[in-house]
Amino acid sequence: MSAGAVDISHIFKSFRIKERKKLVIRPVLEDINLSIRPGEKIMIVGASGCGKSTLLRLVAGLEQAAAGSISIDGDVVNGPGADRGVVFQQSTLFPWMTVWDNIIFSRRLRISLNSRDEQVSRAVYRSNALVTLMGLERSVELYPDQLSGGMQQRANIARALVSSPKVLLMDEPFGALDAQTRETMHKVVSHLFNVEKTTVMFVTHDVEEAIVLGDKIVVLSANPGRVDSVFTTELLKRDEDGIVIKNDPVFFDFKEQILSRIRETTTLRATGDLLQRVAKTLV
Ligand SMILES: Nc1ncnc2c1ncn2[C@@H]1O[C@H](COP(=O)(O)OP(=O)(O)OP(=O)(O)O)[C@@H](O)[C@H]1O
Repeated sequence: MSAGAVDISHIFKSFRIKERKKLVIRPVLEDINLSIRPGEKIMIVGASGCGKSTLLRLVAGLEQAAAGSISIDGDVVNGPGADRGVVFQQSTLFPWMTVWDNIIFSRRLRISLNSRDEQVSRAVYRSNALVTLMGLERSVELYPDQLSGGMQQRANIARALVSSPKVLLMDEPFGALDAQTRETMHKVVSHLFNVEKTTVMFVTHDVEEAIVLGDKIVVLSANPGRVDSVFTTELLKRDEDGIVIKNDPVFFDFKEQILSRIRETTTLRATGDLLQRVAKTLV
């Protein structure tokens, strides 16, 4: 598969929840519009609870929108599909399978009904390439519980990419890792992104991570989530491997601009909530 243009058009999403014993509808996303070019790496940041994961789950086809549409290369998303690979914060590797079997599993599943030698050898070739890219050569015979958190996530990424999806969706994939492992993962994944031309949508709380890995950073405001602002990383200084140089005044300034948007959208929400509550107690 190639291409991977994602078109998110006028998406609204709400959840039905219980509040003071009554069912109420809580709007979570409101009129989200994003156009993502093939191969673009889009990072979604914003206050906790603003709807980042919900947006990703809508693109994954794991949630249904109340209104609006999402399409990949013109095909409307109606549910999960092989054109999208997903990596979550928690590993989803099968514990009873080795790293190798986990990686090749979904690809083998799709060719098992019609397994010509050529297809099998292509699947093995692709799996081997991803094992090398993710630095897992010495771990293929291990089981998930024998891996560190970072290795597990590398195996999850390899598994998500083995069928060459058009779009890779990543929801806080390094959120549970320590700072040092995260840093290593950023290098591994930057290299991967340079080699694989997959379109990426990546949710994170970590603004530095967003800047290092993304072409664009989308800040969602909260309550309900809307696109507040979009930043592009193209003018930042990079080293010879194309990795953003963090120790640079332009980087600090850029990071501060994004943080200030997040702070402002969070403060607006907190202030709005507080004023509403005060108003209610006064009447
Ligand atoms: N299945 C659900 N049922 C009811 N409410 C939900 C459901 N899933 C999410 N929500 C609510 O939708 C809002 C957005 O949740 P979501 O997980 O998308 O936010 P987020 O920005 O990813 O949060 P965080 O940064 O804390 O992970 C939250 O208020 C959450 O409680």
